[in-house]
Amino acid sequence: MKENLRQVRERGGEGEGGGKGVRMAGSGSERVAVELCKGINGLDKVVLRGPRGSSAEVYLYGGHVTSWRNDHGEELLFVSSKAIFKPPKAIRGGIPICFPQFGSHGSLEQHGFARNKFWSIDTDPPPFPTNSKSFIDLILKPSEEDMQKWPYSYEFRLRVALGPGGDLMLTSRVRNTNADGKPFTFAFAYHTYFSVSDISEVRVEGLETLDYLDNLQNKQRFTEQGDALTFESEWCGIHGIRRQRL
Ligand SMILES: O=P(O)(O)OC[C@H]1O[C@@H](O)[C@H](O)[C@@H](O)[C@@H]1O
Repeated sequence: MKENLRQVRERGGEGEGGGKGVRMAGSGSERVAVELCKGINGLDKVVLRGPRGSSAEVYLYGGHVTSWRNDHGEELLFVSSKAIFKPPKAIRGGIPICFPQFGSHGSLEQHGFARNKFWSIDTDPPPFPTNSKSFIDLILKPSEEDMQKWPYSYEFRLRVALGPGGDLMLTSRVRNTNADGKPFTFAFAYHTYFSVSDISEVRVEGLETLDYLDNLQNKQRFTEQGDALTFESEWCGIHGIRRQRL
């Protein structure tokens, strides 16, 4: 990727979206694997393209994935038609990154501040193997102003990768960079909005026995009993909250 990013900057190949890009090695189709271009309201976005037609879009604002299409070009994520791509408002839909707080469980703004920050492209990420040519490494570090609100120093690295089969992989690494090694706790979530054609067909499995907070019942705590969660009416809950100390 370091090589790819250097090429983006120095060679400046022109991609399908008119942005700076990197052509896939050995590909006759001239699809650009990683392209930095302008999105809605001129915000910087990175377009990832897989070898067989899949793609993903990541806005540097929020480190926010706003599109994931499979090899048939079908969109798998939902973004509201009312979404405002205008900082400091978070983008409504896609995959918001909630950090360092989830929801209103803390003193910060709803879902923390990471989704309201401009992330940078990480030009020198620590080694992290991948089998994909189509990926981008982003990084978020606190500004002095941020540290007034949340007094911890960290590096949040996010890799967004599109696998050869069109699978989307997000990997987050949070490093404590406090000079005195002072530990901190945080909450973190990918708050993914999936595009669903028929909600009555949806089942979420693997939650059995986990405790959850039911947001529509004053955040009361219940234990999931069934082997699958299905949706007959509005549902809003949080399963299996865990805390990590760094
Ligand atoms: O509206 P926001 O801040 O983007 O949050 C999205 C949703 O996040 C969920 O965690 C909340 O329970 C919902 O009430 C909320 O609508």
